[in-house]
Amino acid sequence: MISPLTTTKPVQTSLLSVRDLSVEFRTRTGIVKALENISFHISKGETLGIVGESGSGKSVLALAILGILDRAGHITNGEVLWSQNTETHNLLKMPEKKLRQLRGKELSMIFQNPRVALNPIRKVGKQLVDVLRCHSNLSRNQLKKRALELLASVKIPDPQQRYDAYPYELSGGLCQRIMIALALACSPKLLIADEPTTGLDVTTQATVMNLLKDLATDQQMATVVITHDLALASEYCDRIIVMHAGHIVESAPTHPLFSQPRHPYTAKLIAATPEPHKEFNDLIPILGSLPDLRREDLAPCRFISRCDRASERCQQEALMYQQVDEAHWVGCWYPLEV
Ligand SMILES: Nc1ncnc2c1ncn2[C@@H]1O[C@H](COP(=O)(O)OP(=O)(O)OP(=O)(O)O)[C@@H](O)[C@H]1O
Repeated sequence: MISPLTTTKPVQTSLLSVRDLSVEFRTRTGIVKALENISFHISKGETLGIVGESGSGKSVLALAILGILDRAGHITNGEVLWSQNTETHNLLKMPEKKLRQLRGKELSMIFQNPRVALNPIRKVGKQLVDVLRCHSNLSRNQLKKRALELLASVKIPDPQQRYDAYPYELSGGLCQRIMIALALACSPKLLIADEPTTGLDVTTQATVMNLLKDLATDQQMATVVITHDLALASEYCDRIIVMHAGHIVESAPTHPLFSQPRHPYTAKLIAATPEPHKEFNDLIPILGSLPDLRREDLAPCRFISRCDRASERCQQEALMYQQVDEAHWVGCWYPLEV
């Protein structure tokens, strides 16, 4: 795939630049080509949404960036450039020890399932103190004070009492907030939030997302929000990347992406998304399913079998990104007209 998204922004002005990243999983039933030539960047203070249906590669992308793919996963191509002050490092080439220091302090992640991500046999307050101790020189008293402040900052009621709770004693929503407090403990420069509000009620969802947005503004924290909730992405993100079957198919600032989607898949995703003014019958399901990523004969465009605009060219020629407007790119030979 030819991807000019790699050159949309100079590395120096981005905090993170992912370039032509490809990931495969070697499994007993074949090689899963989970990501192919993924390129994007994110700047300080920016909130970037990554959307796409289940299996499109959103979580694998986050794990690959942080260097925590599981053993079956292999990065077969690309670089992940991290720029701080005037220095740029490829995280994929960074020694594990240095990368571990960076994770948690500068780069942080909120995982999809907080109950799995938290240590079930350690009190949540202690888990916060552990993270703070790793990355700061605070005294014992200061560590506890900071942990309590963090619990309060994510709106945990009665932080003093919750400090001594084990994860199983807390609701899913509270565990999610503990995860967020852990991820934010060291004021990271980049937060990757994978489905940060899954399982939360609507009010708590808004609290969590507003909190993340405030931190992005106040501390210039860059945030990648991974979600299949388009409504949430449209409300909180500055820019959106749409993924389908391991490819980026469209990338644009939020407003143009939703008002003038140019990739047929983006348009279908939007048409399938519930909105307050839409009746249930107005929603149009996306027909077909993601292709089997183990197939050796995957077409250059992985949306081809679900697309009503596809032609021979989509089957034969390498997928080309087209710039359809400023900062608006689409990976399609036949983008939708405006
Ligand atoms: N450990 C693994 N072994 C084999 N294939 C894997 C592994 N992890 C992920 N994959 C494959 O990689 C592809 C992308 O998966 P990923 O979990 O990133 O999707 P996702 O968009 O995050 O989905 P969801 O929204 O459901 O979390 C899928 O085809 C998945 O089956």
